[in-house]
Amino acid sequence: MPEFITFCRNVFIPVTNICRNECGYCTFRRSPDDPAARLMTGEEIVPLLTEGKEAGCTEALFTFGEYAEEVPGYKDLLEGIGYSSTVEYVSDLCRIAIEIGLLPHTNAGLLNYTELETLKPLNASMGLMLETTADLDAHAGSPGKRPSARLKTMSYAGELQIPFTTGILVGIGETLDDRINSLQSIAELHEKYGHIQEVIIQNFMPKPDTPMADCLPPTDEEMMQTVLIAGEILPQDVTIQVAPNLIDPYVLIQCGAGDLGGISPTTIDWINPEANWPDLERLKQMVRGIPIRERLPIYPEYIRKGWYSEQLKDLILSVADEEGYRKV
Ligand SMILES: O=c1nc2n(C[C@H](O)[C@H](O)[C@H](O)CO)c3cc(O)ccc3cc-2c(=O)[nH]1
Ligand SMILES: C[C@H]1O[C@@H](n2cnc3c(N)ncnc32)[C@H](O)[C@@H]1O
Ligand code: MET
Ligand code: SF4
Repeated sequence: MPEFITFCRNVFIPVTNICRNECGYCTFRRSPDDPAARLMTGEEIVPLLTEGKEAGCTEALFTFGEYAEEVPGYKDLLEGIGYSSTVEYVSDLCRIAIEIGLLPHTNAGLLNYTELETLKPLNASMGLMLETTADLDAHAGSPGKRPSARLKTMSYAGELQIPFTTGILVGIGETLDDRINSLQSIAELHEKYGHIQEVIIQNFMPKPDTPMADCLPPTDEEMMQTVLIAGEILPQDVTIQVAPNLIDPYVLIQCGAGDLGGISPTTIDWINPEANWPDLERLKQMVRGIPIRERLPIYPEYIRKGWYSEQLKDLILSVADEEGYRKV
């Protein structure tokens, strides 16, 4: 059993659900002709950030469909709010979040070296799920889920020394060997660059009205096995994260998971909107007495290594305690 388990209090901002990919499991994405397709404006986002700050959050999680610029109609939406590129817009959102007192974590799908370089000084950490190194039907409509492309973005992030979150999605048609191979690829990247702070072992949740609606989610046994294998393959300094709104975390903690991810007191999980976050009381019950510690979106080790910019320094040092966790 770990000495304690961590989580990060966050505000989830689904900046745009317009996406060039069509993953078979996803309900976050909306097609451009769907009335629910949207790009959030600054006027909508600022009150959410402020409310989250007041509720004690430390992280602003900005999530996007991938390369929405390739989708007809998106550029007009962007120009309508005064921007010519998504990265330029996210940069401004990050600046606003920092001003309000939240540390940005951007997960925008694939990004190239220059885009990551632009976002690095404005983000405490960034993220991209590898999902899997297998070539699967679930990703047949998603050029952005080519494993080589995902690994490339992750290695650029390594070159740039960006504290990074990645992970695998379990149960989307991959085999046990594929899971092992995916975890080995992540381990290799970390051995080369030292930038992977955490790896999410995310269980696929079937969603109605998606091509994979009738596919079975992974069993608890498969999830336990995957977490155990992750613990063997990943270097010791990489934390394993599981999502307590998607699966009972207790047995997975016994198998080596050490983090419960972002949990929001004020916003829903826009990727799994049917799955409510447990509040702190419920979380305590779920982990049956294991002490819970709040972390920032940048892990203590990366604060110690100084992997943050001048823009983020004061904020990080004001919310972190001497050990690098959330000051209580
Ligand atoms: O609420 C969620 N947060 C998700 N997060 C956020 C995450 O829980 C925290 O923001 C990180 O642990 C950083 O503190 C992700 C972050 C990534 O970089 C990549 C994938 C995810 C996936 C989810 C998710 O499905 N739901
Ligand atoms: C942000 C991350 O959310 C995950 N994601 C997307 N759709 C689902 C789903 N149905 N179930 C579980 N996780 C999902 C993917 O791994 C993506 O990269
Ligand atoms: N669209 C991005 C990806 O799949 C971000 C998370 S999913 C909403 O990588
Ligand atoms: S999971 Fe991400 S990349 Fe795939 S369709 Fe959904 S929003 Fe797009």
